[in-house]
Amino acid sequence: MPVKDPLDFNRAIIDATADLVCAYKPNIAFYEALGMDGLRALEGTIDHIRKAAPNTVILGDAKRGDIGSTAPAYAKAMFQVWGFDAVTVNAWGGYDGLEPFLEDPARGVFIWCRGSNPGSADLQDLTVNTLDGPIPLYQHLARSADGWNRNGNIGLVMGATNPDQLADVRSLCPHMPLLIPGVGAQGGDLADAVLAGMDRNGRRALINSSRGIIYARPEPGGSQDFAAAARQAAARLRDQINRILTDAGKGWL
Ligand SMILES: O=c1ccn([C@@H]2O[C@H](COP(=O)(O)O)[C@@H](O)[C@H]2O)c(=O)[nH]1
Repeated sequence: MPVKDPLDFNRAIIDATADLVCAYKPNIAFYEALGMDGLRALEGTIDHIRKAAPNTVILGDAKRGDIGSTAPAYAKAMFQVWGFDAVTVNAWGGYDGLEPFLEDPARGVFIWCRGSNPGSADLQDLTVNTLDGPIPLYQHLARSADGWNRNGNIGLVMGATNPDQLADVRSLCPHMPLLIPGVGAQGGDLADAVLAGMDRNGRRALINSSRGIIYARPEPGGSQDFAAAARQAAARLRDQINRILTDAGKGWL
């Protein structure tokens, strides 16, 4: 069924995928592209996810990061005002800027570690000298995150477009959840991402797909039901992930 109000479009996609996904990551750029006030749309989208899929995690991909005097206000905004269950943060400012986000063990904090975009290499791949010798900066960040993880609520954002680096970080942080964007529209290989990103039980890899689902197109000549197309794309991705896990002997019984 064609949808006129962009917020209805979001609601329809959420309704159509509620039983298929474990986390939603609302996308402000998407709302703005549809001509909406992004913040109002975000509010409406969060409200709707809470009603339609109360058990899913809502992830605020805002990549916040500031000095210790202002970071608490950002953490309060993300967790208490918006009510996100988990957020992404930027660790460029070091530990004191992250500390306020880490205080509540019930809220997840994904540190952007090695991006999926080409420009991530500009800084994140630089070699740094550590007590254990020279290593890439993203590996140093992964090790540091492991040390900061006193409340057990840290995860890492690792791009799917560089599976070797993803595998490096998985071996440095064997138990950490990894949020993995870059499959679908960005061209990362799904099987490589799942196999490199999963833990030894085949879990703790959150594969992200945004445009691959929200921009899914209905079959040409068929009904113009975008929500059904999004559902189909989400189900296909879920089934592909499960098949990869099963083939690796790590399926869900
Ligand atoms: O390294 C990164 C960090 C974050 N992202 C975010 O994930 C989504 C991916 O969207 P797709 O449409 O599935 O490509 C994007 O909105 C980024 O904000 C990332 O891609 N890479």
